[in-house]
Amino acid sequence: MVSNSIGQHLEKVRQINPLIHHITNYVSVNDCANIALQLGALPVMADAVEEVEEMVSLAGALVLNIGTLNKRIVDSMLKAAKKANELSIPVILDPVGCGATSYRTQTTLRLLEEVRVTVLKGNAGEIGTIAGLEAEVRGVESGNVTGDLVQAGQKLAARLGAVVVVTGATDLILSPSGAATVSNGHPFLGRITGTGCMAATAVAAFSAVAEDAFAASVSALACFGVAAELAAYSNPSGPLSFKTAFLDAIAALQPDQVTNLAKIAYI
Ligand SMILES: Nc1ncnc2c1ncn2[C@@H]1O[C@H](COP(=O)(O)OP(=O)(O)O)[C@@H](O)[C@H]1O
Ligand SMILES: Cc1ncsc1CCOP(=O)(O)O
Ligand SMILES: [Mg+2]
Repeated sequence: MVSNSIGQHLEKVRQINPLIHHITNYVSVNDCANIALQLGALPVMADAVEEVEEMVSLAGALVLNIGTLNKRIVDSMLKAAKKANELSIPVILDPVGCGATSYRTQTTLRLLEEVRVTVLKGNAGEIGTIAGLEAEVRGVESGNVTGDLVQAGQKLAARLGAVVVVTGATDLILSPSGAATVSNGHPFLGRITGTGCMAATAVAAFSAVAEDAFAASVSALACFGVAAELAAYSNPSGPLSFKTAFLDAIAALQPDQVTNLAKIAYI
């Protein structure tokens, strides 16, 4: 994939305006809706079991985010995702806090067992847990991970038939047939809540329009990281002003900026 296609993916999101159905947590829900809109996608948050099948049928991608889990939401996730699978609509799973409690770990494993996930995106602790490494997760925060995350993540990707994304200062995008890193971004992203969730929304928006989920994930994370760098140039006074500048930078992001500033390596 050439970095040129990142700009093309961004343009496609803005032309097509894909609807992104979210079943997500109540912490970052508004930020996810806003990043979808600033990218050019249309967000909808809908978790009632009575309507998820109908809603997902209208969508370009489905985000499942387990950040504030309960039984009712798990039932809705399973129903929505099975419908998405039937209709070949990409499913993006963000296993927030997986590894912190057994309920989160078991629910993640159940979703991965019963549903075909297109992209599994989490931080190092969450993905390390799923991949069977010794991994620390405190609440929703990643801690130490022992072992080779690239190798374990790629094995996991092969087993699931999915793209596995591990976020951090350098993002890893792993698939059975290839792997890439994206090293754009800014440390402020690690200091505000919800940026991982927003990254999942971005991956979903790009997955709805791109030819394959690997390319979509690389493009989404490059746009995300480049926008963060542009936001930081405006010299925000702290992490929360940065968040506003970041969402503005996403809205103003030009395809050629991403093409020129993306730091992608194929490994
Ligand atoms: N120190 C950092 N430098 C640059 N980008 C970062 C840094 N920390 C996190 N990010 C970016 O912030 C987003 C969220 O990643 P992360 O903090 O790992 O997720 P989570 O919030 O789920 O723990 C990703 O796009 C990632 O690239
Ligand atoms: C703090 C918190 N608690 C439950 S969900 C959530 C937000 C997590 O967001 P992110 O994974 O993007 O940091
Ligand atoms: Mg997260």
